[in-house]
Amino acid sequence: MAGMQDLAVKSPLYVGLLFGGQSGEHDVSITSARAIASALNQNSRYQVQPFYIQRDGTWRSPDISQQVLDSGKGLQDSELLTDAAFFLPTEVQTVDLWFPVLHGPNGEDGTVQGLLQLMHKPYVGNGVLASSVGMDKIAMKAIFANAGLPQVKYVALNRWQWQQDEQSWSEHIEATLGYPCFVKPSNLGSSVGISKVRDRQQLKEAIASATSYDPRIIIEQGVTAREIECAVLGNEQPQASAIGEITFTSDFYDYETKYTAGKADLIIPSKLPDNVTQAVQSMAVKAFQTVAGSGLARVDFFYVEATGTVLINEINTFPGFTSLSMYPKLWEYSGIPFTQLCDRLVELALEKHV
Ligand SMILES: Nc1ncnc2c1ncn2[C@@H]1O[C@H](COP(=O)(O)OP(=O)(O)OP(=O)(O)O)[C@@H](O)[C@H]1O
Ligand SMILES: C[C@@H](N)C(=O)O
Ligand SMILES: [Mg+2]
Ligand SMILES: [Mg+2]
Repeated sequence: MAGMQDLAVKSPLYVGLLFGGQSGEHDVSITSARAIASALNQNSRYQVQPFYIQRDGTWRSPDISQQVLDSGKGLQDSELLTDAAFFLPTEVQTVDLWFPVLHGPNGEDGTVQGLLQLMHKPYVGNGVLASSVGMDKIAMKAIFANAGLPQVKYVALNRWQWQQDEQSWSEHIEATLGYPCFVKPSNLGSSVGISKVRDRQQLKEAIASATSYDPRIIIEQGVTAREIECAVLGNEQPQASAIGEITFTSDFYDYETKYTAGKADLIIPSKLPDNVTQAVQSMAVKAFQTVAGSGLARVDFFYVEATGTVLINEINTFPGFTSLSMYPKLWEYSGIPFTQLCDRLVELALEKHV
């Protein structure tokens, strides 16, 4: 096995690109991975070995995975491997460094990071702790509160608690948060399973929807605010990018608005007072360090213009890399084009692993 010093100069460097995965963000991962594969392929030192993870968790070999990357779509039912036994394709042995391009549970939440850690190979991005804490909104909010990061009011509960006493929980949510409020699965992203609710009936429907994705859910007070995002890059000395604002005409920044061209405008840099920009950047770095981040993250905020308040919404430990995504656009504006960004993430993975 090559040592880490060797990997810094090894050519070709076999980069295992992991994508797809067992979450509601499977399709987003395919789109992110296509963009990253195409950037990595521009560097002659890298030999990209794609591994597509089916929705049931089965890993596919590089030849089939390349077909998924080329088509941009998951496999047809007839092409799926349906053997329930977990196995890794033999080509895994040749990988020098992993690039997990996975969003959501069973990919961005520390599970895959734990597997890669046990393989003793460097991997891009966040480790087990940052990934798991960043993915679970209930754990994330507790740790942010402990760090003094301001957030919206929220109520956390699980499916069993809700089923025991829907009436009392509904009254508690209404008294504590009021309407509108947002109901979210604790572990997910891309707005999958999130609803904005305005009355008791919608609350019940929204909780039924969110608990179908995750038994842990969170209900947040709805704020009227501008939506601001900041990218973070680095290991022990993380840097914040310029900040971006998202505007849209839909009710909130839902899945369709995120991934349909023309439905949202990304304003980079956002036009905010300097003190607000600086507050967002320093909170983004603080959030990253609070979860023990490494490599990258995108931190999402609400700016409540009426009161001049900045609230942290969440951290995403593997943010979207699609052509519509904020993370690569923020770095592009901040002086790091997409291909260099991918190189930098590889360097950071090697640096962390030494
Ligand atoms: N408390 C809130 N008040 C107002 N709007 C909210 C609130 N929570 C969420 N939203 C709306 O829902 C969107 C998605 O929320 P959030 O970022 O928490 O979800 P997510 O699934 O983790 O998304 P992603 O990972 O893709 O950024 C926000 O960008 C915003 O438009
Ligand atoms: C991929 C999606 N969860 C994002 O944060 O961009
Ligand atoms: Mg998120
Ligand atoms: Mg978000």
